[in-house]
Amino acid sequence: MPSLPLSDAIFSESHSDKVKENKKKMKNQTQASDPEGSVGKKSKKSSKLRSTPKASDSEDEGFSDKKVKKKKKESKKRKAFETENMMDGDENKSETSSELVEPETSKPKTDEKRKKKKAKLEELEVDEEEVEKKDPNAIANFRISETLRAKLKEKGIESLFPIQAMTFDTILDGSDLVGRARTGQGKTLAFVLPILQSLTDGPAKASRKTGYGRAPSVLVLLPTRELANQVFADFDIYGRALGLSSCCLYGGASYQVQDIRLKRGVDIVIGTPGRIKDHIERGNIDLSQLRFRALDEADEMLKMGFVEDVELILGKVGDASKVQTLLFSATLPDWVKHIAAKFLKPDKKTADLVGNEKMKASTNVRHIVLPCSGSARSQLIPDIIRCYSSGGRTIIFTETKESASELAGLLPGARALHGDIQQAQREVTLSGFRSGKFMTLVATNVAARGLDINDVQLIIQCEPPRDVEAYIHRSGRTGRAGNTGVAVMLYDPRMSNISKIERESGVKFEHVSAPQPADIAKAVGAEAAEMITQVSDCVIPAFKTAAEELLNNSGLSSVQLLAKALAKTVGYTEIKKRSLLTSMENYVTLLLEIGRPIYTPSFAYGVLRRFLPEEKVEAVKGLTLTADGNGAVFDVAAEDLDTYLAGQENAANLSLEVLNALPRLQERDQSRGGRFGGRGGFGDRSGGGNRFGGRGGGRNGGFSNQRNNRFSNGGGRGRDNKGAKRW
Ligand SMILES: Nc1ncnc2c1ncn2[C@@H]1O[C@H](COP(=O)(O)OP(=O)(O)OP(=O)(O)O)[C@@H](O)[C@H]1O
Repeated sequence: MPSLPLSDAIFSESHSDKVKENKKKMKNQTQASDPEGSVGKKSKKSSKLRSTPKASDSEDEGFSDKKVKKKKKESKKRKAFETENMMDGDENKSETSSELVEPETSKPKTDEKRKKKKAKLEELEVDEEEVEKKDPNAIANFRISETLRAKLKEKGIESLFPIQAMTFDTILDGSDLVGRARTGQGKTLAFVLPILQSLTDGPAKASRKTGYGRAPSVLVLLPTRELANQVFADFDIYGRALGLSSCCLYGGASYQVQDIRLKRGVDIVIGTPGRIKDHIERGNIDLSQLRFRALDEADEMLKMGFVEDVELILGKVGDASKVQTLLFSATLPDWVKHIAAKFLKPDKKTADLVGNEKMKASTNVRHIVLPCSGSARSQLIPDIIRCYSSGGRTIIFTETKESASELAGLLPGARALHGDIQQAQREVTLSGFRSGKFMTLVATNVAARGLDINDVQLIIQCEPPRDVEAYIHRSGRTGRAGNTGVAVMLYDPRMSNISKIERESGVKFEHVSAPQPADIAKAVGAEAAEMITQVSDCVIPAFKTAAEELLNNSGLSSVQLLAKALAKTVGYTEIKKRSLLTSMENYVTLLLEIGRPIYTPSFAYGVLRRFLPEEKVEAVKGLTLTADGNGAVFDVAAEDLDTYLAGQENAANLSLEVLNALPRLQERDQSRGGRFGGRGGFGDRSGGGNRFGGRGGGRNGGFSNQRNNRFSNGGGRGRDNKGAKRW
């Protein structure tokens, strides 16, 4: 076993198990939905494939029930992955872009290629030929050496995912390539495999340098340290099998070890731009012999503030015409394609499995939005986890490092991951999360991109992110490689830009309210029942007498007693009601109507003042107008409800009603001067004359107050426009 750092060793193990599971799903899916192998054919053909119903379509009803079944059985076995999900779009088929020539498996072959392939196929076992016939994406159908094939098989990979199948031959045959596929669809191996094949048994073999002190043949740039480590693990596993060495260079780690590694010579260098640039400037890396350069999460790499580093690094290659450049991401805004044109050859190919199709985010994810004030978040999140995580891992995204740390401190068993945490600790945290030592990770955008962690069932975004790309990548940490998942985004109904994200990502959000006592009881009751049935029968004799005494003396039925025991088992001795609007505990949501339109919140406050004392008007939370303009909704403390309802009797022509479901609310345009144009925060705005979340930091000591130090410097690499590191 290679002497990997701890976290890498864990990557290798979990990777193997996970891939075995994924492989089965992909195989089913390929056979079920793509029997004729259209996946690998020209985009014209592939774009005909229609998007199938999303995970949410089949799980809308009784999600909590399903969750329980899932937990029992499905944690290891989820729905078959449907290829069409990746290439949906009858209506948009003409827009799905692919300049890419079809893969070798499906295009007419030249005689020479046929011969070559035949020779390779003869080496295969009979059953592999069978697989190959049935599955056009079977590894055996590609020019993958036996050693690499064996290693892939060992890791459970026998068939390529569509983006891999689509790009393999093109990369191996020497083209520059821009690749886009939705999150979790295997873009990493899409560049790892052809690069390794080319270096060891393909066109780049002849010019590859060998021996002590050799200059690298491959440079892979990634936006975060964690992601660099993850991609390094793939190169290390498969490259090592082929006799290629890789090293990973990122900030926060010792220069010394990296210097020695580079001095000895290495075939593949993977890293983050900052540290790679440092090594170049120190004269440690010679890029003159480079054959491949790959930019994973290309749009993030080319963001403001990074493009200079990337340009500097890429400019250090010897003869650019001899270097193949590959660029991958799930999101490739037009401006990236523009910049990318600088680095790629004019005859570059494009493999875009998203194209102009409406849905840009993962189709395997149930996308949910839930209204919640900043001050209610820390109370609400544990219940969201109970109701939606299916007992799997949860990643919670916050906008700032401070709020990540603070929230992690408030949630039992959660740990934080962000740029202010020392690199060594970041690695320990991530490996602990991967290995299941703890199940909830609270992270900034440092974990938004590329991270591939087994059994992440739930993503919670504490507030809508600044841009649609962040939404796509964050929600894409679940629902990977054919698995399903849930992404819940909390939002302040008054301040959110949900419509903007919905419009730009193509996601049709499912609107839900905070889990109510019945939902929670349903979710945790089954969990508790499961726990109780797992207790050994040997405890019965010891506790029997106490149980009988309880039954005889409590005045409760056995079912009532058992219900209490179940609640206690999972730590619920009291279930509080939550408001629909701000999700605050022990608050209720009211609708005010006056028989004519209410145009502004201040007008609504004026109406309230007509029949309520000032302190009751001031105590109203989150007042927001309804989308139809005919009402205003707001939260009041449950204990004061009677006062509010009684007050309306003093005023004519108005009604105040307790809501059971939230109507559509007006959204404030965020594009002008709001949070998305500047730095305003979400959460506690009480100081700014806004009543939403007016209780300040919430019951747990100010988690929602994020305005201070929002952009403090640290070890992360996210920057705002002024260059300060945000995450
Ligand atoms: N051919 C395959 N067969 C089975 N599993 C695979 C295959 N290719 C990739 N996987 C698995 O699929 C998962 C997702 O792959 P990967 O991380 O490369 O996705 P991605 O498209 O880069 O996602 P993101 O956009 O979020 O970075 C990984 O666990 C990987 O091991």
